Amino acid sequence: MEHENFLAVEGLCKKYGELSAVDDVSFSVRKGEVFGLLGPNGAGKTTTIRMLCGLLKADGGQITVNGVSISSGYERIKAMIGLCPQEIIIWELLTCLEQLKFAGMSYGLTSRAAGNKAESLLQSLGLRDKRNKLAKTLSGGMQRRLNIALALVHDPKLIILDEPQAGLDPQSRILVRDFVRQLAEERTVILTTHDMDEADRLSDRVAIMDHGKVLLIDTPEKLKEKSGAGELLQIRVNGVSQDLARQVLNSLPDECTEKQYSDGLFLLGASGVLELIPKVSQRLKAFNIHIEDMTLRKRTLEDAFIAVTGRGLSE
Ligand SMILES: Nc1ncnc2c1ncn2[C@@H]1O[C@H](COP(=O)(O)OP(=O)(O)OP(=O)(O)O)[C@@H](O)[C@H]1O
Repeated sequence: MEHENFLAVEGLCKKYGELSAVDDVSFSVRKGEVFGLLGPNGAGKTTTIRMLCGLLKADGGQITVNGVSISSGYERIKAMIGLCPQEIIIWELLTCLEQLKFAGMSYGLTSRAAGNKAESLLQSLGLRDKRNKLAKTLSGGMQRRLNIALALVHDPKLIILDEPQAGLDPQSRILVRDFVRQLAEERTVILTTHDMDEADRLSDRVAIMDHGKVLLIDTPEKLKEKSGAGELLQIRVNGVSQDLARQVLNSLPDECTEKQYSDGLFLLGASGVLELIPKVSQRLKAFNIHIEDMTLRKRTLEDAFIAVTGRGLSE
């Protein structure tokens, strides 16, 4: 029987010396869900998933997969988990087909079953033409796709992908995105990313992590709503010092409820943001500031991250 919450994490902790890499993290992932762990470098995403797959021992907390605790029943559940690590780990001197078949057989599949599974994964990941090529001859994006295939040869029910989109060319990105969505039709997927756009497109729900803690968990839509109401006015300017930016922000009309400046960008929010445009343009002109570009844009997960941490994902 499969539990509705295929994965449950409760109070997970991991320390490296004084550093709390993962600090009291709790979340659960429903069967058939794509769950994204989003956070900047060093947030604790990889450490979390290493503990989820049993690669790293937690200092505290509980992880259960399909109702079985990892600490006491790992042997029973390890075949249910497939991990695709951030690093590319492949056999360079085997062909794509050979290595997938070999990996399948090492999980106990018959030669025929492993061969069939390998062919089907190669097809799904756009590598069919490369089936008899040595892995070392593939492009970086193709090697990454082969890496993903290797995590899936044993048909795991829980698939954990660490930065699956890192280093992919745009074409591979779309292919992998579609593939991950297909996987979740029958399985449960957890992925880590620091790319908010990918987290938004791929995930049913997202946990925003920072400094080892989960700050928010919700659907991408709800998280974006939490950053504020309505669209944002984004104005690109040139040559504005921090002092001047501060003066401008202080002088903006009262109906402008959200005001930020960083890296040549003013970001403003208000309930009637369109009506702000003439007022803000006049104000910038009064400060002799030249507007390079003005755009009305939808809220992103980065806005949600900024709303809870006060800084951007890459800062
Ligand atoms: N083996 C280790 N020894 C000491 N510190 C570690 C170790 N592994 C990770 N850390 C530290 O723990 C923190 C969390 O790292 P982790 O790799 O989990 O972050 P992340 O969110 O996955 O970041 P990235 O996106 O860069 O992979 C970081 O400060 C990192 O330097």
